Amino acid sequence: MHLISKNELRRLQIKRLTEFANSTQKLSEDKILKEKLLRNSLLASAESIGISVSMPLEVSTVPIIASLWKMGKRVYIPRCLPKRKMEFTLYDKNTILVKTKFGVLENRDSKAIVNNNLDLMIVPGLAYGLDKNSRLGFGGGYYDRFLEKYPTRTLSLVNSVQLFKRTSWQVEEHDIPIEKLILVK
Ligand SMILES: Nc1nc2c(c(=O)[nH]1)N(C=O)[C@@H](CNc1ccc(C(=O)N[C@@H](CCC(=O)O)C(=O)O)cc1)CN2
Ligand SMILES: Nc1ncnc2c1ncn2[C@@H]1O[C@H](COP(=O)(O)OP(=O)(O)OP(=O)(O)O)[C@@H](O)[C@H]1O
Repeated sequence: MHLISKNELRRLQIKRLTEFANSTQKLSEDKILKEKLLRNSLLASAESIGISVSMPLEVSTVPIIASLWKMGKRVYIPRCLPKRKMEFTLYDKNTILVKTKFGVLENRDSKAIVNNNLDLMIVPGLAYGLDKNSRLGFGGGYYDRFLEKYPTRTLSLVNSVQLFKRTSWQVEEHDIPIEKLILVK
């Protein structure tokens, strides 16, 4: 089977997802994915949850975070550290977010509460393969490095543009499969 390079697929997916970002279909899929997540048993049993603050081309997590707060969950968001490391900081109603040059919102406060031992991690990505629960990210390797050090339950929200029946890219040794993919279906 012909495998596409990760970088080639990243470029393609960023283009497809950027176009999809301006569609009403995305709004409807974001809503379905949120509702399915909120009914998921992995979420029900988690008190502390790691989740990224979405960029426009990603599944929208802003309304999800608002729901998690209402459910009384503790929400932690990633921030990038040197050497492609990342850590998770408490995100509550008083947290001030700052946009990084990569374009994501982070809590840069040195007094932020850090917790890397989370009950559940909701992992962002550009593409997911249903055959292996594989994931292609933006290419920083942040999540694979993090999850190697702090293994936990993992879940990803997968819209119709991110979904691949077969993993048509080269999976590497360090790529960690996602435990549960939530699909629009
Ligand atoms: N919403 C969201 N937040 C997230 C992620 C994500 O996928 N989505 N991440 C998932 O991993 C982490 C950030 N991922 C990154 C992935 C790549 C590069 C990167 O390529 N940086 C370039 C410079 C970019 C620039 O200057 O514009 C570099 O370091 O060379 C940066 C961050 C943490 N936060
Ligand atoms: N656990 C790890 N230890 C050391 N290097 C790693 C690890 N995971 C990934 N890398 C390196 O990081 C780079 C990017 O990895 P990869 O292409 O898997 O990123 P990604 O999963 O798409 O991105 P992200 O996890 O940030 O969303 C590669 O050079 C890879 O070798």
